[in-house]
Order: sequence, then structure tokens, then C-alpha cells
Amino acid sequence: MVLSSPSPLTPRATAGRSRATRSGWSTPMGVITLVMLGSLAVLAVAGAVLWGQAADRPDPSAVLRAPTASHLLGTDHLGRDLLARLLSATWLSLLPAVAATLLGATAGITLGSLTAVVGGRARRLLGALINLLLAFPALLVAMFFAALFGAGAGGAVCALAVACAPGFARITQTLAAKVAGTDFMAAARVLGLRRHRLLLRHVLPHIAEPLMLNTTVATGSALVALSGLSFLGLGVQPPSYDWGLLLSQGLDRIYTEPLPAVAPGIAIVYAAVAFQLLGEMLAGAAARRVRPRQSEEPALHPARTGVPEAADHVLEVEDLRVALPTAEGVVRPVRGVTLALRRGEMVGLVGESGSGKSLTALAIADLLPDGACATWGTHRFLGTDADSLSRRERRRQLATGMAMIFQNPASAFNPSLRIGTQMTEAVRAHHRTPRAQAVEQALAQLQRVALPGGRRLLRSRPFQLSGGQRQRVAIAAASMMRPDLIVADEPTTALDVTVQRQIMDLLHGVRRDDATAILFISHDIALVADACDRVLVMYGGTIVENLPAHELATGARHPYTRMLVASVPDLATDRDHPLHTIEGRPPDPCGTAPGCPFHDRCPHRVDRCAVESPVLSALDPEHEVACWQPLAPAQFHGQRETEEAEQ
Ligand SMILES: Nc1ncnc2c1ncn2[C@@H]1O[C@H](COP(=O)(O)OP(=O)(O)OP(=O)(O)O)[C@@H](O)[C@H]1O
Repeated sequence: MVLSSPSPLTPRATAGRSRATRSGWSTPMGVITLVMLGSLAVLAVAGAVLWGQAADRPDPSAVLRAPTASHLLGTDHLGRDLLARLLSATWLSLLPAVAATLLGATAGITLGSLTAVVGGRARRLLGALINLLLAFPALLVAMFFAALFGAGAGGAVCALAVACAPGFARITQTLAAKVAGTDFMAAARVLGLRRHRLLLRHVLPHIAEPLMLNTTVATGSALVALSGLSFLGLGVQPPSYDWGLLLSQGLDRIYTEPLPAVAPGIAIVYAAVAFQLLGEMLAGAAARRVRPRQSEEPALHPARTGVPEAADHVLEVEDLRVALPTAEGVVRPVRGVTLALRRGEMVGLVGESGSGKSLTALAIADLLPDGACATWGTHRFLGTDADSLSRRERRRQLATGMAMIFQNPASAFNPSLRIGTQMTEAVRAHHRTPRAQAVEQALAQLQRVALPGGRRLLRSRPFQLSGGQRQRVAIAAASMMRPDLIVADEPTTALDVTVQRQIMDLLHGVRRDDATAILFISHDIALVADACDRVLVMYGGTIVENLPAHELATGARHPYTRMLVASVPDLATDRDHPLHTIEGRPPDPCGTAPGCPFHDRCPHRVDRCAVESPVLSALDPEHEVACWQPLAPAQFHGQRETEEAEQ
């Protein structure tokens, strides 16, 4: 008896497994699969009708006959024709296998997919439950439950469903975990979609294909397992019969007449192979659906605008701290961030890798990873104190007032859903906008980001678009709710320079037209200086300088900002001289050393810097710096000239 847990077949993983799967249903293997499945389907439907009577008709004069021309497989102990019984048992053998697999798959997939949408503790509990269930061998579980439920087809089906459910749960958990960490799930969470909607709209469609393939293959295994249970006397009971029972009865006389035992065995293997081949063919078909992307990039040159006049704050954050538990101890990558964004303002957030930019953005969007703890001195979004809202109210406020754009436009969309579905789901869920109206809105947004194709584009799937097109769709989707704040985490990093410019133009268009504030996270200092109104410079988990973007090149006062700017080729540096690098390493996010986080790398440090943390203080109404000895512009240039002379 074989009872295997379903294996995690994925379209890509199985794509290379056989040439037949790659070449489709018209190949010899495809034709064989269709013929085998077709013959099983015909026998399942017509077998009992055509041969049912002959199968049940006893003949005392022909008991236990060997195969003859009138009884090709011989007869049983009541003289019934074994070939007729074999053929008419097809549906009784296949139906329970399909039912057991579907029941087990439904239970397992439900359990496994829940792990993608529930919170940390519930997820750990579910994971532990799945591990516990998997600890018991499926075969023993099936036999135990078959005995518990009582011998019979119903009991065997339930037992098998219970036995195969943990395998499905584990596969689903693994597949769903990959989905849970994707940008499109983060985006969907920002949109405030409820758990059941996340599950049904984003998780399950995304993993449906591999699950379907596994279910198909598992049906073959279930057929073998059910036949095994019948063989052991725990499955179908006389006078009913399936292939397993016929095999068991045939074994009694296998040494004198092998055919009555071999024929049901062949039928079982035949059906199991047919299901296996079906799984292979479906996997191959799924792999072929991953098509190359199109690459059309029409030029975009919308007008640029200056800083908007509006001055009301969309977001105010004071003393944001984020702590993350790790195996090495608690990490504190964000250590007191203070920032504010005005309506229609584009603010750049720059800093070395690991300075805490992304975690700051995730904390603002309420998307921190499980276990992370964020604390705030002040946290006001759209004038409302976040602490005064329930979690649900806050989610809703974020869903309607904030959108996120991620670095990788490929992962920002659920690849299994059409662009139109993803663009319209937030307005439909939160504003109860009718479908047709939501589609019209989506079309208008696509037009706004200069994407041709209208309804055709809405019907397409993310993989059919180029990276630049996907990022433009991401901006169009983010604008659907007319959010007050867009957090764009390195939205141009994965794109080439021409497309980067187009994306920046679009973001400018959004903030100009909708007065949307944009927090623009980037490593590209030159781009930030060029595109943003203000720049926040982050180092060691804090904001060390807040200054107008046009002052970044020459007016920065924090030594770190100046060194960061000096390391960029085309801002204030002389190309005839080697670029400046910042010696030393960023501070350890686990560390608890006092003082300025930059003091051990700072050429201008004084004694106080090692013991006292400087706070962000205003130099003028538009310029703040966290430094005990802010540089004067001349002082920095003097220093650089000295260094260059030494070199
Ligand atoms: N889930 C996590 N668990 C533990 N540490 C983390 C986690 N996420 C981020 N960190 C750590 O927190 C620090 C800040 O990470 P963050 O991603 O915010 O930096 P960043 O400034 O955005 O860097 P980059 O520019 O490279 O994206 C890094 O040292 C990182 O290793």
C-alpha cells in the first residue's frame, strides 16, 4: 500500500521534468494521458451500467473457473464473471479516491493557507499543529482512522482524508509563506483588505496552480491507498467491491490462477499512472504559460512643478523606535526617528544601507515583520493620533489614506491576478464603488500614467508587462484611492535611467494633481537632490539632518551628510579627484553605546560626541541637524581641500 504525502510540485519545478510536459497535449505522452484518462472516465460512467448485472449474477455451475473465452478473467467463488466485476468496479474505485483527496486537500489547504494571513502567535500555533500532524506516518494514520471510523467505504474515505490533510497543509504553508512575504501582499495589507479577502483574492489564487497539480497526483496515491485499505479489509465491504477488494479475493488463489489478482492490480496501477501523467501535463502547461514580457515604453514628459504651497501635515512622527528580536538578541535598527510630511511635499529619505530607512517606512505603513515592536512619542496621520484609534480604525485609515510603492515592480503585483482586479479591489472594498465605475477609474488612472491599451491592459497579467510599465501601473494603482501619502521605497532602483526619469515625472504628477505627500526612499542622492523638496538623512537609525533638497550639495551641515554627498560623483565633487569614501563601519544595530552614532567615523568629533547623543535641532526654520559641532560650509570645503592636497 502506498500513501505518500503530496510533493510540492510547482509549475517551474516540474517544467523540466520531462520533455512531454514541455511539449503539450499533442505529443505522444499527451495523447497517451488523454487516452488513459478518457478510458477511465468512460469506464467510470458506463462500467456499472454495461457490466453491473453480469458482475452480480452468480452461476453455481461456474464457480472459481480459470480464464476461458466466455470468462476472460475467470469467475469468483459464486461463479460471477471477474472481468465484468473489474470493469463495473471502476467508479467505486475512483470516486472514493477523488472524494478522499478533495476532502483532505480542502482541510489541509485551509489550515495551511491560514498561516499566511493570521498574526504571529496564531501562525506559530498553526505551524506547530501541522508539524505535530506530520509527525505521524500517513499510512498508520489512515489505518488507525479507518479502524476507528469502522470498516467500509465511508470510513476509508474519511480516514484517508485525515491522513493526507497534513501533507497538503505543509505544502500550502510553504507556498503561502512565500506569498505572505511578497510586496503585493504588503500592498494588499496597506489597502486594508480583510483576512478572508487576502486569503481568497491573493493567497489562494497565487498558489492554486501547484496545489491543483499536487491534488491530481495525490488522487493517484489515494487510489492506491484506498485499494490497500480494501485489501486489508478496512475499506469497501462485500457485497460492494472495488479493485482493492477484487485484488484481495484474487490473491487467495494466485498460485493456481494469477490473472484474477494481477488484473485488479494492473487496473490500480493504470489509474494511478493516469493521474500522475495528468499532473505532469498540467505542470507542463502551467510552465508554458510564463511568457516573455512585452517591451513598449512610450516617452513621457509631463510638466514638472515646484513645491506646493499647502503646509498642513499629513504625517507627524516623533521618536519612532523599532526593536526586532533575533537569535543574537534584540536589534534596534530604528532609534528615535522624527519626521513630518506636508501635503503635496516630496521628501527624500537617504542614508547608507542598513541605516533603517525601510523599517521606518514599514513602521509608518504598519507593515513591520512579526515580532517587531514599534514605539512612538507622537504618531499622527492626517491629524489623528494613531493611539486614539482602534487597530481596525487605524487599518482603515491607512488603507484609504496611504499607499506604498515598492522597489521591485515585478513582486509588487500578484502574478495570478489580472491588473484590473488588482487596481480596482481597494476602491471596491473601501468605497463600495461598483465594478463598472471602478474600471472607469482604473482606465483614467492608466491614461494619467500614459499607459496605452486601456481595457486590454486591465485584462492582462503582471508578467505581460515590462518593469517600467509595471511600475507605472503601480503608481496608477496607488493613486486609485487618491491617498494623502505615498511611501515609495526605492521605486526606481530596479529600472534603467530613462524609465527612472519617467517614473519620477509621474510621481511629480501625482503629488501636483492630488496634493499627495511622497516619502521617497532612495540610495540615489543625486536623484533625491534633483526631485525632492526636502531631504532627510538617516544614519544609525536616526535622522541626522533635515534640509531643503537644493542645499544638499553645498549647504549640508552634518559631517555624515557632507561625506555622503562627497561620495556621489556628480554633485559637488571634482571629477579629477578620487571619490571620497566614508571610513569605518555603520554602528551595530544591537549596540547600546552612548553618544552620537557617527562619532567614531567623524573627523570633526569632540569629546562630548562619544558620551551624549545630539538631538535634531533647528539651525533655521527649514534646516535641522543632530550634531554637537555642525559644520559651516566653508569649514567642510577647507577640510576637503586639505585632504586633497595631502593625497
Ligand atoms: N526582519 C528583520 N530582522 C532582523 N533585522 C532586520 C530585519 N529587517 C531589517 N533588519 C536590520 O535592520 C537594519 C535596518 O534595515 P533597513 O532595511 O531598514 O535598512 P535600509 O536603510 O532600508 O537598508 P537598504 O537601503 O539596504 O534597504 C539592517 O541592519 C537590517 O539588517
